[in-house]
Amino acid sequence: MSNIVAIVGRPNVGKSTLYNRLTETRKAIVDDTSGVTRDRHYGVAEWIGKPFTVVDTGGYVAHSEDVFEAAIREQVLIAIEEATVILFMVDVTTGITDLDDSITDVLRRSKKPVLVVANKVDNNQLLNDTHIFHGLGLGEIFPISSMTGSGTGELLDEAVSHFNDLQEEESTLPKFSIVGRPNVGKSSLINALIGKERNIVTPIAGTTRDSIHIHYNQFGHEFMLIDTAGLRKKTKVKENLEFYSVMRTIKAIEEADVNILMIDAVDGIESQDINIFHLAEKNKKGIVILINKWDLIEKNQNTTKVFEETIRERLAPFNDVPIVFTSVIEKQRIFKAVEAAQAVYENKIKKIPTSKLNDIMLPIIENTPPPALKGKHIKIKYITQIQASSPMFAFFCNLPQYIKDPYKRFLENKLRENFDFTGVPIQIFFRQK
Ligand SMILES: Nc1nc2c(ncn2[C@@H]2O[C@H](COP(=O)(O)OP(=O)(O)OP(=O)(O)O)[C@@H](O)[C@H]2O)c(=O)[nH]1
Ligand SMILES: Nc1nc2c(ncn2[C@@H]2O[C@H](COP(=O)(O)OP(=O)(O)OP(=O)(O)O)[C@@H](O)[C@H]2O)c(=O)[nH]1
Repeated sequence: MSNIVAIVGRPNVGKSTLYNRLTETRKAIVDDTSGVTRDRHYGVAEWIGKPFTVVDTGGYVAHSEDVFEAAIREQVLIAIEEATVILFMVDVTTGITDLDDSITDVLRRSKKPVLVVANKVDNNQLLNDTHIFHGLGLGEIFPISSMTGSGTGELLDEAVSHFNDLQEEESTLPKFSIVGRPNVGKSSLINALIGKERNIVTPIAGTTRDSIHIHYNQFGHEFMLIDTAGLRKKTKVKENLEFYSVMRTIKAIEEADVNILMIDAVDGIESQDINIFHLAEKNKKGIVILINKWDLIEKNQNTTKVFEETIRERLAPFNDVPIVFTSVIEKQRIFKAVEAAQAVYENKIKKIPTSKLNDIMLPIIENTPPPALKGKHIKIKYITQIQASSPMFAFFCNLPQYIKDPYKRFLENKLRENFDFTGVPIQIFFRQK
């Protein structure tokens, strides 16, 4: 079940600062090559063991006067529709502005929980000034300082209390979603798969999510296809299209077991594609990559290979994923894509028997043990796969804290070489024994 926390508010109140704090991407943003930063509007966060997605609505709106207020109001509407909890951020150093009033106007009609966050309360003296925001008429005020982090604990306690904790209805069928930038061919692929059988579309009632689950059962394949394409609303302001598509993407990723990520062959892989990929990876979802519109590419004998290598380079370190070159329009390799998704799903739920795991991995470890640290030898004694919705392994050893990332990557590679986890993120833990 996806829980989305959307931060809304006028420019410069500190939305991105809070976003960075919650997702801890501050460092990543600084380190990243330019171009990635711009698209970083959503990320995964966690509070008291509850994962959620944070969406920062800032920066989507072109700072041109005429579209400005309308665009922000529309963003808030989208957030109300799509998010689980809305954080309405205001700035204690400026008090209530006209734009704050205008946003409040929209929020007042929301049935979703709205938490008023008074930001930039960097000291106790400013705390008194937050009372003014009661004038918005939206209820309790949460004073925070995004910069220092003070107050964020109380805010998050309240936010997670509104989450949907209900378990999904148990369907044993694999769930696939199709994600990608606008115009890559997502709707076309869904139509190609289900064709005129649109009447098999069965919206599942009783859940808060609003995507449609299509039961696909043809040609020996049976799965649920999660369709968010139908959710597309006409946005009046074109700057909001990207924001809307981001919200859709997050839902599609979180609700599925395997994400089919479509990339436009003509444009090649872009930073936004990579962001979607990493979001799926962080959510521990299976991933299949389709390079669509392959019909538009002029090919020589090396084209596929070069294309594939470029993509794997950009995705590294996690690039053990299937890549399928499709043309939805010419119905090329669509079923290969479905088969790839099915295979990734099998890998995701695969359980390696403990004896087999140890028979194969222990000799490898014996041959290449973790490097000794401070003269201490590290001994890995045995390995088990932990019961979880995606592959997770515990390596029991004498000094877990001494094992460094390069060795962890080495183990991950060996697991991948020996057991085939193509398309699925693997988690490795070291435990004391
Ligand atoms: N004093 C103080 N300044 C803050 C705090 N949080 C953010 N700021 C500053 O406020 C300014 C705006 O912060 P951003 O996070 O970029 O604001 P935003 O709402 O995302 O702005 P847009 O991207 O334009 O929508 C920056 O100069 C921040 O350093 C805070 O808690 N205290
Ligand atoms: N040449 C070519 N065109 C394609 C292919 N797949 C889709 N298209 C075209 O690309 C355009 C966009 O396709 P859609 O299926 O609407 O894309 P989408 O990803 O659902 O777009 P959004 O709903 O805006 O996110 C349409 O004009 C399709 O006909 C393909 O394999 N080859």
